[in-house]
Amino acid sequence: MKSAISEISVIDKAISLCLSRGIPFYIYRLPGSEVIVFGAQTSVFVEEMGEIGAYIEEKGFLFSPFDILDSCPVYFLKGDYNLDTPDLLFKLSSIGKSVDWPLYKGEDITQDEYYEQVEHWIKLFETTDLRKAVLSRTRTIFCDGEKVALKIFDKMAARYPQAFVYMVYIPGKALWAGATPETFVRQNDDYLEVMSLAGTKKADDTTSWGQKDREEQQIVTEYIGEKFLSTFGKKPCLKGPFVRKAGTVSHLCTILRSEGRSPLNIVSSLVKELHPTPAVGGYPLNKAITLIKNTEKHERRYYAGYLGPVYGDGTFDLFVNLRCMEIFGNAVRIYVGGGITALSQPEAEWNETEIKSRTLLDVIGI
Ligand SMILES: C=C(O[C@@H]1C=C(C(=O)O)C=C[C@H]1O)C(=O)O
Repeated sequence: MKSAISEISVIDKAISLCLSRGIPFYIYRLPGSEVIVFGAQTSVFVEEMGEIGAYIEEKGFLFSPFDILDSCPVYFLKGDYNLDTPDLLFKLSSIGKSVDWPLYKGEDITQDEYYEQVEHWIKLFETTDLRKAVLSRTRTIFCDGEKVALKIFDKMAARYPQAFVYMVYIPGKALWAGATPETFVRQNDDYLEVMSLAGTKKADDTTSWGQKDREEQQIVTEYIGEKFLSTFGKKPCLKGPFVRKAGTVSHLCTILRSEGRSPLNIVSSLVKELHPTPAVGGYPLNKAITLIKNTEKHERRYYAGYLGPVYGDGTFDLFVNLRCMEIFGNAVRIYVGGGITALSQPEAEWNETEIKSRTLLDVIGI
């Protein structure tokens, strides 16, 4: 199932076969690891599921949207074939059948429209109890999506060693790839961990962190801390805030931990309670989500949802789907956002989303 980077050509061939033969697959590399994990599902039918409780003791790859809709269900992929499967490439070439690549037709909002949205939000934050909401936009590049899909994983893996790098394919429904810096929830034998990641600067900006970024970070950390307290009945151990570099940008980051292995019912309710955190939603959460839905012209789909491997024994590594893109036959569509508060400036916010989108534009070669 696992492979060293040196086996990359087998992986490239496996990806190519899956894409051309409509075989569902996932491929990922955990932050700080050299190991690439690939799994392909022998059946073209990918399980659609509701709640984390249903799959936390299964083995596979979870792909969950920002908002569960008929067009965006929670998917759970099984790795029936993996890099330990004898004659993997031969086996992949004897299953599946070709599926048409969906084509993309929509358009992105303009810079002026984005400025109007931010200005409208700033006024609301000055006059209501809303403190923060995360505004996102899309950036579409019309190009040969298949070509990008065949190259992007290796490039992201090489360039972003500290990111969770992935690609996931549900034939005819979704082909996504990304390099996210943000852990959602991880559980191993020793601890359960959640990350608060908010506040952004250009990676080479050496000035000190401003009030807006420090406040945003504090809102997210406090919110996650409260969810820990209400779910576990105790406060988490905190590490941070410290600076976490993520390719073209740096973020403020705090790690919240509960030591020891947590019972699965508590873990599933924490996961359910925590999505979406104010890092991708806002605060107060429900009002922020309503504002986002009334403002953004695109569906977020799997952007700002969560994804990652679930190991079948109650341990898992889930990440927030950021610095990600959806790949179509004729285009790639990058999703980027940032937290807006009363202290925001439209131009600075626009620039932040531009720099974040460079994470993927740089590896696509644009
Ligand atoms: C929303 C995104 O990133 C989130 C927003 C951040 C911010 O506003 O400073 C920082 C990290 C992420 O939690 C994104 O990358 O699209």
